[in-house]
Amino acid sequence: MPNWLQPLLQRMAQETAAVGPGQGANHVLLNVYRSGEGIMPHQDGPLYHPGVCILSLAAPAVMRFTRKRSSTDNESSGGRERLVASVALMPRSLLVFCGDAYHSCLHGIDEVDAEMLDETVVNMAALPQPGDTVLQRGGERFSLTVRRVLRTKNVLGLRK
Ligand SMILES: O=C(O)CCC(=O)C(=O)O
Ligand SMILES: [Fe+2]
Repeated sequence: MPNWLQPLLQRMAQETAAVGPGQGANHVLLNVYRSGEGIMPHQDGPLYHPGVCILSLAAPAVMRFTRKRSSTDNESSGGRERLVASVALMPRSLLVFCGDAYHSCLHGIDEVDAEMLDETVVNMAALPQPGDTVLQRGGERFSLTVRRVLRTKNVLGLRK
C-alpha cells in the first residue's frame, strides 16, 4: 500500500470493522466518474470480506441499492421497483456497508447528469439543501473503494 493511504486505512480500521475485523483492508480501488457516467448494479462478490468502505471525493453522485432479482420477478421489470435505498455520496463522505446491503442487494450508480432525490434517499440531511429534489452531478467524482480480499484457497474451500 502506498504511504499516503496508510492514515486513511488506519482510521477506517479504527472506526469500522466492516472490511475485516482485526485485519483491515488490503485492496483499494480508485474509480473516476465524469458527470453522466455510472456503474451498473452489481454485487462485490465472494472474493472479498463482505463489507466495504467507499470514500467519495469531488463531485457527488447517488448510489442505488436494489434487491436482487428473484425467480418470481417479472423478467421485463426495469429494476426501479426493486429499489430499496439510495445514498447520496457527498464529497469527503464515507459509505460503509455490509450485511443485507452486501449480500441481498446490488449497488450501482445511474448514468445521469442529475440525480432524482426521492423518498428512498436515506441521508437527506447530508445534502447541502435538505429537501432538494434534484442533485446535479456537476463534474468529476473520484471514489476509493476499500476492501479486504480473502485468501483464495479459503474462499474456494481448499484450505484445511
Ligand atoms: O465508485 C463507487 O462509489 C462504487 C464503486 C463500486 O461499487 C465498486 O468498485 O465495486
Ligand atoms: Fe461495488
